[in-house]
Amino acid sequence: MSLLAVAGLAKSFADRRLLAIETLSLSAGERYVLTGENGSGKSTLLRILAGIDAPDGGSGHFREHRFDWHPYPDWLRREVIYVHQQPYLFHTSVAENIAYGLRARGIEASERERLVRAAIAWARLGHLLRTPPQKLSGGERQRVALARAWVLAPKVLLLDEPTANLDAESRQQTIDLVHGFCGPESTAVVACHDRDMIALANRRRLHLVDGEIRHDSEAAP
Ligand SMILES: Nc1ncnc2c1ncn2[C@@H]1O[C@H](COP(=O)(O)OP(=O)(O)OP(=O)(O)O)[C@@H](O)[C@H]1O
Repeated sequence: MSLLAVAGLAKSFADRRLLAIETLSLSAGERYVLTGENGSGKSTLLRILAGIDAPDGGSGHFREHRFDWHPYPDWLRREVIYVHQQPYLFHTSVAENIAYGLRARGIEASERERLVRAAIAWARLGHLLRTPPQKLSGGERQRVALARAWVLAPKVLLLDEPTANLDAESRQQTIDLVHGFCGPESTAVVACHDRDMIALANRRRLHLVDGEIRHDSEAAP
């Protein structure tokens, strides 16, 4: 079943056409890797799908609900979450960072605490609760960002190169978390150059070339 689908998605910067995607459909229960050379537009595409940037043209459907980007609907922001390659963490605490989105959604305190505890356990962050967020390593920051997204149970998770610049152990921890993120009702797209991530079982390949998406078998090795 198509969860998020876009059609006629175009984006140019100055006179350079970056994206010209006829159709792209992300299905519930499927996971995707988004590949493409440096500068091919992977981040731009994810940011557009999450409503952080607007395309020059295009329309979308989330399930049967049509939307466009003028403005990107608030209800869709609850369903689609983008995690930056170098996530910004507030200078509060690990738990407060994870709770941030729940607080913004008006989740009451006891439920918030329950969900934050679950997210901390899921991302194995228990030993870092007293560490100031600005002192965390790159891999730990990425795990806090993943926990912050996981706790909101998005239907569409968009991850921008989550393993870039991580050492081998942090990379593996991140890959394991990403692997376990999605259920049958949701989907995830991971932009990456990481061969291990690309090779993960049950992941469909989307490859950006000349602004267009090539699927699985059409994608370069
Ligand atoms: N706001 C902007 N203004 C002008 N050019 C931009 C803007 N944002 C992105 N670009 C350009 O669009 C191109 C695609 O950038 P993008 O970050 O989406 O690529 P990418 O595939 O994610 O690259 P990488 O693999 O290196 O992270 C780049 O050439 C970039 O310089």
